This record gives sequence, structure tokens and C-alpha cells, in this order.
Amino acid sequence: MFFRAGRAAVSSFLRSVLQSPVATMSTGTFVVSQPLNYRGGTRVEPADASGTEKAFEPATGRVIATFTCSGEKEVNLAVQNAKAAFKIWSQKSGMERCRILLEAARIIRERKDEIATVECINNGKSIFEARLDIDTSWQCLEYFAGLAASMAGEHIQLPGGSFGYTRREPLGVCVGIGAWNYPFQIASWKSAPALACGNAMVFKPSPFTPVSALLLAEIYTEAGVPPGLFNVVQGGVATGQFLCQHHDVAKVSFTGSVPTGMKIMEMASKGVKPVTLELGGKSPLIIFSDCDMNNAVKGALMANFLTQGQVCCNGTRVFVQKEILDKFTEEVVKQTQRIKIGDPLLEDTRMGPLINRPHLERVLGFVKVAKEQGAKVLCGGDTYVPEDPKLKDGYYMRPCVLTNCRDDMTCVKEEIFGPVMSILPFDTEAEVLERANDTTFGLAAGVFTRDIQRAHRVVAELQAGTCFINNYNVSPVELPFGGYKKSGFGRENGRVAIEYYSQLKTVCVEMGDVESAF
Ligand SMILES: NC(=O)c1ccc[n+]([C@@H]2O[C@H](COP(=O)([O-])OP(=O)(O)OC[C@H]3O[C@@H](n4cnc5c(N)ncnc54)[C@H](O)[C@@H]3O)[C@@H](O)[C@H]2O)c1
Repeated sequence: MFFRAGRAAVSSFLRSVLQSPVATMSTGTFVVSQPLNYRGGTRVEPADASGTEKAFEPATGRVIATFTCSGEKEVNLAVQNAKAAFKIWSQKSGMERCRILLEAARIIRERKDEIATVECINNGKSIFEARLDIDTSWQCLEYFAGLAASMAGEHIQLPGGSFGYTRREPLGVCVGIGAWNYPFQIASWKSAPALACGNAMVFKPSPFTPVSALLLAEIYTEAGVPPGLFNVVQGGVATGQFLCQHHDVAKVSFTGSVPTGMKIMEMASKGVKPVTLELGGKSPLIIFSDCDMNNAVKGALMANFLTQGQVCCNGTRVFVQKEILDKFTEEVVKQTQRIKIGDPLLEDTRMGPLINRPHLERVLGFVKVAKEQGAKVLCGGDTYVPEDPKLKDGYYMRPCVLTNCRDDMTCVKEEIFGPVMSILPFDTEAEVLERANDTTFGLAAGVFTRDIQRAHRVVAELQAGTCFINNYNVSPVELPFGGYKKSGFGRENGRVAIEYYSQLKTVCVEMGDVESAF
């Protein structure tokens, strides 16, 4: 969703994190000098280690932080802190929780520019987009703050004046494990419903983007949550495993790739812990010949090039009805070539660098294989070196449009997670539906048409958890988000998310005498 990016007053908030104030922050200057773990309401160095990691500034290739990955002991300390805070937090009324979450949302809104700056530096997405991510983060807190007070059970009348009722109760200590493409937003989308329901959380960001979750932790503390309610542990695979296997953890909410999601589910099954899995995708975007061409072209760019194409729900298989194939393709290429690539902190940049060198190589590798398999590169698909010398070691590539694609090509079947759009011609509605659904993923799908009956008929047939009609990649927090098939299960956002962070207790009340069978 596009929101106007407001100019928040720059406070001294981040001066504890950064060596220079955010107001003067420019690419190539950011360094993290403080601990990146958060436990018991404060930053801490981890109590033990399972290796170290480096975080980069993708725009320049510079290391911005070297940090210790949390070992089993630190993970346990974080979980124990969360457990203690849970006892206090879960006893509060929904209204009390609501007030604190609203205050946290207010602080995020006020400090949007600062948080967006950190996100932009550590992730590489443009500052324009980073601000939108922060908007969907505070909106998520506001939304679940509103629901906190209205969570309730049912009263059920039984024979003889007896009755039953249900209570919606929190689960306990929830674990959140995040991907690197939306670091602050993922931490917010997981913690907001978890905390609204009365849970505590231990969150592990991706080791590529460790910084911004700390800001969220500090904001929750400033807003008034009990110390230990929201903790951050840093690390990769080993730290994630300690979290998933911990016997005091009640639930794991994971955002990441399908292979990791399968491992998370396996670990959680050993403790019979519920999981929410937000996994990858290879989503179809169907453009019918009766569409509004202008909107369809804009939709295709939105579906492919936000955050350098590193978006789980991207509509990377763009099916175009043959009658408009040439015109649509020509316009898409024209607009893709106009995308301003460069320093993500500059206001007019719309595409920054990819997350790191290996990922850039991987995405370029997909383009190479696509060419070998017969696809034609209409634009981009190669590295880009910005003029500014400080950006020469950044991980930039030109957004790519591929044509001559077939359904059996690697670029059409696998999640590339980069700025690569594949255009696929089609003739009929029945044909395109069959081809669109011929995938093991099912995260999202989109359709552009002016025919309202067709739009609803088509989305009803699409095997995807989130469908867009005449738009793509908008994410209002009021709407549930999540996948079908191997793209995962459980939902984030929307009222239904409450069900994934709470459990139902049934209470049966006898008003007469016990009628015993014995
Ligand atoms: N559906 C969604 O909402 C959504 C959103 C964003 C990204 N994604 C998906 O995420 C993927 C990209 O993110 P990524 O590269 O960070 O994914 P990833 O699966 O490599 O890592 C995700 C997280 O899991 C941790 N992890 C890795 N192995 C683990 C293990 N064995 N046990 C516990 N934790 C482990 C990582 O450290 C990281 O924090 C893409 O497939 C993308 O589609 C999905």
C-alpha cells in the first residue's frame, strides 16, 4: 500500500545505536557499536556464543556490524525472561494491553524516518519503500491494539440451568524467526498479534539484517511493556534451532524459505508446538486483454520490482493474453528501464542493491540459465555499477524482463527472489488457470481484467492464499496474509491472526447435582 511518507521529527533516539545522528546519515557512514541482543528490557552481550556473523551495508559492501550469535545458554535466558514477563502481561486486561501497544505504534510513527533509515542501510531497499514498511508496522500494532480489548469467548446455555463458556487465552512464550527482506515489518507483524493476545516473544532476525528489531524492542520498552516481554536473540541456523527446540516455547512463527520451514515444522512437531509458516512463492499474475493497460503495467512492476524483487508474494510469472502481448511487453520494458537504481538513501531512488554478493550471483545465475534455456532478455539482468564511487562494491543489478518463456523453464518454476519478471503468453481463461495453478507454491496471485464476473471466477479458482484483483502487492493490515500449498499455513494480519496466537479453553459449569454412572 502506498502511504505518503511524512517527515517525522528526528530525535536522539538512534544515537545510542549509531555513531552519527540519523539527521546527517548518508550511505557509507553507519556503524553499529552497541550489543544487538535484547533481554529483560535492555541491550546485552549474549551469555554464550555459537559463532559470529557480519552484517553488511548492501549499498557499499561495507561491514556495519560484527556480532556474536546466541548459544543455548543465551537462548534459554531470553526464554526465561519472556516467561517471567508473560506472567505479568497475561494478567492484564485487553484494554491495558491495548493502551501500551497504541503507545508503541505512536512512537514508531513519530520515529518513522529514523527506523526507515536503518532499514534502508541494512537491507538496501530504497528509503521510499522503507518508509512504507514502517507504516505497515505501526498500523499493524494499532490494528491489534484495537482487537486486544475485544477478544472474548462464548457463553453456551446447557440443560437444567447449567452452562458452559469459552475463554480465549494466550499461548505463552512465542518464538518469531524472520527473513531479511522486511526485517522491521516482519518483527512487527509477528509481535503485534502475539502481544495483543497476552503472549511474550523471543524474536530472531535474519543474521543479514540484525539491526532494526532492536529498535522495536526499545520502543516496546519505552511504551511500557514489562521487561522481558519482547527479546531479541541474534544468530543463524544454530540459534534458530535452540529456539525451536526449547521446551518452554509454546509456538513458533516463521517467515523464510520452504526448506527451512520444513525443518522448523519438524522440530516443532517434537514438542507438539503449533507453527505459523510464511514461506516462499512463485506467484502468477494474469493480464487479460480487456484490462486497463496502464494499471496492468503498473501492477506488473509492483508485482516484480519492490525491494529489488526480493518479495515472497511477487507475481513473477506474468501471463499475458496474446492479443495484447506486444503492447503490454513494450510498455513494461519501457517503464522497467526507467526505474532509478542507486543509493537507496536518496529520495528519488526506486531500486537499491540486492541483499548480498552471493544472492546477487544467484539471481544473475538464474538469468544465465534462462538464456541457455531459450528465454530472451528484453532488458536488464546484468550487474549495475552506480557512478558514485562509494557505491562501486554494492550489489546492484538492472531489473530484468524475460520473454520467450515456457512453463518448464527454471526461471518460471523456481523462486528467484530478485528483480526478474518472466512474461508468458496465453490464449484462454481455462488454459491460463491450469498453468497458473501448476506449481507447488500458493502464496499469492493476481488478475487484471475489466470483466467483474471473470475477475471473481478466476480468483475463486486460483490456488493461492492471497489474491489481488486489478492491483498487486498492496498489504493492508486489516486483511489476512498467508499461503496455500508449500507456501505455508497460518495467517498474519486480519482478525483471524488472533486464532494463531491464542488457544480456546472450554469451561463446563454444573448447576445441579452430579448424575454419576457409578
Ligand atoms: N510468506 C511470507 O510472508 C514471506 C515473507 C518474507 C520472505 N519469505 C521467504 O523467505 C525466503 C527468503 O528469506 P531467507 O533467505 O531469510 O530464508 P531462510 O529460510 O534462509 O531463513 C529465514 C530465517 O530462518 C533462520 N533459519 C535458517 N535455518 C534455520 C533452522 N534450521 N532452524 C531455525 N531457523 C533457521 C534464518 O537464520 C533466518 O532468520 C524466501 O523464500 C521468501 O519467499 C516469505
